[in-house]
Amino acid sequence: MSDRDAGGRGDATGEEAGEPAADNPPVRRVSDWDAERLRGLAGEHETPLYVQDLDRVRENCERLLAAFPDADVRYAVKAHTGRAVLEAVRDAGLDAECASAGEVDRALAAGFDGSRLHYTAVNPPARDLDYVAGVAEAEPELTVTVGAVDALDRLAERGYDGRVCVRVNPGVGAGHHKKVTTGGAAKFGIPYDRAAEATRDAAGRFDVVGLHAHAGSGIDPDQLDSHRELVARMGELARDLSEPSDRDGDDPRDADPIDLEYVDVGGGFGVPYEEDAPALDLPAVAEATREAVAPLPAGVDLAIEPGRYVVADAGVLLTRVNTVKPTPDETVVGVDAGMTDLLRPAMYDAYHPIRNLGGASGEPPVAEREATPVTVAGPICETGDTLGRNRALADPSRGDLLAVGVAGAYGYEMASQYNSRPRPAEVALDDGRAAVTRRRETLGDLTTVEREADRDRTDRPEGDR
Ligand SMILES: Cc1ncc(COP(=O)(O)O)c(C=O)c1O
Ligand SMILES: N[C@@H](CCCC[NH3+])C(=O)O
Repeated sequence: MSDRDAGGRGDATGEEAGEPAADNPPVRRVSDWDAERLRGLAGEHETPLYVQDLDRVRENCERLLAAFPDADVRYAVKAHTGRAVLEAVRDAGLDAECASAGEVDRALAAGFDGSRLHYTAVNPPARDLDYVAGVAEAEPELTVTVGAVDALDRLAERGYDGRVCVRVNPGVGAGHHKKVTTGGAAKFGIPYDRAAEATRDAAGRFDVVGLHAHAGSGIDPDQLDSHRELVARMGELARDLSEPSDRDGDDPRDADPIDLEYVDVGGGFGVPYEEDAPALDLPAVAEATREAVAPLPAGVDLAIEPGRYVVADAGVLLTRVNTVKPTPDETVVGVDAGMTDLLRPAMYDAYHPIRNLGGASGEPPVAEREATPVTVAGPICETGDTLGRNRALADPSRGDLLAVGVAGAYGYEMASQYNSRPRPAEVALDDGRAAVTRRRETLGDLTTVEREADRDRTDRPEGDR
């Protein structure tokens, strides 16, 4: 559905499909960031501080569009919902895939119109369905992706009879951790062997425009077989549905082929977190995807919905060393960012590269320091609150600035206020210029909703409290 030219992508990237320009490398490492610049930003805005480079976001969009020139590319908004990022992605010509009413709301505010909005409803709360059904009245081109018959019924109850995409559980999954492997997880999608029937049923009530499946998040090069298998299954299902059904029954609709617009094979394209890990060969993945899905019925497009790939290596988290504690087992480097700022290491044992940018007063430049194995730990009262273990960092000292790399996806998004810690600030770089895109939360922000509730409570007569 994207109108990429209208979206601002302009003419093509000037490259052959699948061949990134030399100045658009497939990965940006934490060592590639300008240390001086990052030290300056941390000095000005304090830490913890996320820095998100919009130019890099644009490059990642371009690389995806070049590798998949014939596909609809939808950005999975959940990876980074910041307004500036959404606007950059919109201008690059991608659609928006949204996981909640809140994400739809953000995408609308960032200028995505209904034709570029895809709401993926997973056990959707009533409030979300009410909201989206309301949006669809004004934006009938919006598509709702649904992975359960109950959700279809609940949409119909709200008078929704618009565009629907059926989410299928392909029975095959992939991802960097079992907690993010969605294909095969019963929670997601209609089981593959029931999907054709459910789709034909849905076509009697809605405008069924697509099929959808998503293997999981963080698919790395050695999981491509699972990706291929998922894609092949989806191609097969699309071919099946484009044929008239041979179901028994009197309902004449049974005989109709389903007029699909697209097969969405999800996102999940991994990025390398370790400094020396290879980047995904995106053109090769695109080629394998096209081959596995083929032949798609005439008029049916391929769609993908990457999140991490768009934003991950465009972001770093800056944090300041406040403690250096040698112990008999290890040296602990205490910093002011923790699992409330970047949850991934605590939640998935995820690896993020960490670089010492130096800056401690009276200490030599980091290039002159010896590498020391340390554990980097945050301020949260949880043993799991570490950003990295056994990391060889240029001998850290109190006052040094650390850059935690590849933090642009699922970083700020998963931040919390646990331990009553205000969420960090974020600065975006746009054509080299820096601007605050999320202000640092204050202690006052921590109690806003509580104070409002308190006012209500104390306004009530004593007997009602
Ligand atoms: C339905 C759906 N689409 C797209 C994505 C984006 O995944 P990723 O950020 O790994 O590309 C996700 C997250 O796993 C998802 O659940
Ligand atoms: N939050 C996960 C990705 C999950 C994507 C949503 N299905 C991560 O940080 O890796």
